[in-house]
Amino acid sequence: MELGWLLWGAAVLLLLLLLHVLMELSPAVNFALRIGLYCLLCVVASALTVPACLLVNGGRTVKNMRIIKTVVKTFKYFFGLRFEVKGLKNFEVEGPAIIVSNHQSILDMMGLMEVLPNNCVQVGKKELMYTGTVGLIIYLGGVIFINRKSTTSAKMVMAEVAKTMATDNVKVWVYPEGTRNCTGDLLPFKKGAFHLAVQAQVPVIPVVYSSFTTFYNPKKNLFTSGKIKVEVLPPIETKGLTSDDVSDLTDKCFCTMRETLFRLSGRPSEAKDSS
Ligand SMILES: CCCCC/C=C\C/C=C\CCCCCCCC(=O)SCCNC(=O)CCNC(=O)[C@H](O)C(C)(C)COP(=O)(O)OP(=O)(O)OC[C@H]1O[C@@H](n2cnc3c(N)ncnc32)[C@H](O)[C@@H]1OP(=O)(O)O
Ligand SMILES: CCCCCCCC/C=C\CCCCCCCC(=O)OC[C@@H](O)COP(=O)(O)O
Repeated sequence: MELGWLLWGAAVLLLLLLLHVLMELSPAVNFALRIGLYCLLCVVASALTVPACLLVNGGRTVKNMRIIKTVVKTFKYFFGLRFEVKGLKNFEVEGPAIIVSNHQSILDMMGLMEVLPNNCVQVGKKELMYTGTVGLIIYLGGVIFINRKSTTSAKMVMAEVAKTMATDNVKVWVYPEGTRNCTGDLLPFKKGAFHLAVQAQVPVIPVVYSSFTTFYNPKKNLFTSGKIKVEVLPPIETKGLTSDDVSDLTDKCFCTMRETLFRLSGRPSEAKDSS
């Protein structure tokens, strides 16, 4: 019996050693294992968090985000990631707001939960609902699902949100690039978040995460430890603005966020390029 345990112990050690050697030798293996670990963590943590959310809050509610946030905030330690956050006070606006941020990777969920204010739901693509336990936890957290393939339906959902934001007193977090983009720059912004802000007459609060490219790049199989700088910028008021002002509001927000992204990522000179 004791010999059996010893053999099991030796086998596990050997496997870990082998994985370590493979990770050192092959960046592709290292990348796949670290991303695999992230997905596994999301799936397992979601499965464990679903019953907690149901027991504490009974069903789909933004209150579950507090539980989800507590769990996801531990993930960074597995990957040696550090967050340096500035400007959290800018979230302290009276009532609802639209929060917009850059979206680089599925790893963004760690950065999101690092700063997420209370009573804040995200807008996400509806396909996320079908990711098993992760989809279930996202649903329970109150995420607003949109169909990106139908502009009409996405606009209808957003218009409904504009109506209920004030009564429910929630903040809404939107990724205005509309998709992940890990190039160290921003994609042109879609206007949905800004229409929403103007329709609800609530401020837009930009949040910028420094570029991941120094420690994370799927094309180069790069995924090491690293530091992410996060800055919550001052709210941009929308009181009195109409749908005619949405383009200007979008541009203003885009320019401010791009400048901040380059500054945080140590590329200040590129902020002047507006290509
Ligand atoms: C415990 C363990 C847990 C483990 C898991 C960890 C954490 C998870 C927990 C919770 C976190 C969940 C986080 C989910 C994140 C999800 C991220 C995403 O899914 S990003 C992708 C989805 N989001 C978006 O797409 C938002 C941005 N997009 C938009 O805003 C778009 O504008 C749009 C509303 C979707 C419509 O897009 P579409 O491409 O169809 O059209 P256009 O943008 O080109 O617009 C066309 C036209 O319409 C005008 N317009 C747009 N919106 C409106 C509106 N609301 N009202 C009126 N008019 C609108 C727009 O201006 C264009 O007209 P014009 O060209 O004349 O200006
Ligand atoms: C029964 C079905 C089982 C499916 C299993 C799927 C397992 C998925 C496991 C882990 C994934 C963790 C994902 C965390 C949530 C990430 C949210 C996110 O970042 O979505 C991307 C979306 O913003 C934009 O998508 P695109 O860049 O347009 O694409």
